[in-house]
Amino acid sequence: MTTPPVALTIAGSDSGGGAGIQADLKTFAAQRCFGASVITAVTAQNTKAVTDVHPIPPAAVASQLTAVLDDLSVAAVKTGMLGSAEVADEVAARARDGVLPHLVVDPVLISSTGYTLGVVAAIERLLPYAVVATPNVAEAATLLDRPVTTLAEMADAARDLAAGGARCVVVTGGDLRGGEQAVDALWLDGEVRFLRGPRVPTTHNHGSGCTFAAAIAARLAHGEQLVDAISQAKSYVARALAGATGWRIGGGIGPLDHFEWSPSVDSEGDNA
Ligand SMILES: Nc1ncnc2c1ncn2[C@@H]1O[C@H](COP(=O)(O)OP(=O)(O)O)[C@@H](O)[C@H]1O
Ligand SMILES: Cc1ncc(COP(=O)(O)O)c(N)n1
Repeated sequence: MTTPPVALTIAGSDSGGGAGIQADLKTFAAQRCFGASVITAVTAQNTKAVTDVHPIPPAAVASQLTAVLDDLSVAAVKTGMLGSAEVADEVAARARDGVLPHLVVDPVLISSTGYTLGVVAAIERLLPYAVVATPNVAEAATLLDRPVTTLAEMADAARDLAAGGARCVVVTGGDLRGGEQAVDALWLDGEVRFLRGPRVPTTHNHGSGCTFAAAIAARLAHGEQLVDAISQAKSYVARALAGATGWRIGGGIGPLDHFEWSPSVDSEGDNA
């Protein structure tokens, strides 16, 4: 077998296994990448709540980065929860040195269970180096300090966030409930396009944003073109959401079926 490409995630640990580092490594494996990880924070978390957050000291993030980058040939990188501006500075320094190829920045600010996990100042340090940034509507609204609730506002937000330096910005609309479709606004090369897919009827979306960004990075690691990588990542998330609709993992917002173990879903939303 040929050697798989290496994808690196720089993110927080989710003890519940649904989001963060755990979602990223599962996604990388599902997309046939070898996953490496630099941990920025340890969260005590499950499907219902985040009960504790322990940031990793910036020097320890730096030494993890050095260990990975000195040895492994990293083809793409995804960042998630960064924890602090100081940690973001460590990551931005490597990006400035040109050793973080195909950098996908998921601007994690608030968990799906409603807890603050990140700060705007950290994300602003990384956006200039991102090939693509993937804020959800709430994150886009916080970054721009204005409401983002309609497709037109998502398109404007993607454009304005791209002015912060990312080559491409995808504002994801998974949290805009209602409607038959899940719609994302993608800004690239001076124009916006909307990515549309059938909305999976589920409330179990813990880790969908992490999974989306990690899947984009994995596909870029394989050499896929940017818009194809984003579209394919969106389809993958929809399948992973659909696969887990009948799962009962935890009593809160459940995780995704990263390995597509549940191949078909009947009209009731339960796995066949
Ligand atoms: N119910 C759903 N059905 C289909 N796709 C979805 C659904 N929810 C989210 N997505 C897609 O998953 C990706 C991640 O988006 P989102 O859930 O908005 O991220 P986050 O977890 O950061 O809030 C986007 O491509 C979005 O369109
Ligand atoms: C460590 C960590 N990183 C990211 C998220 C965001 O994921 P979600 O928005 O699906 O809760 C999370 N809950 N925990």
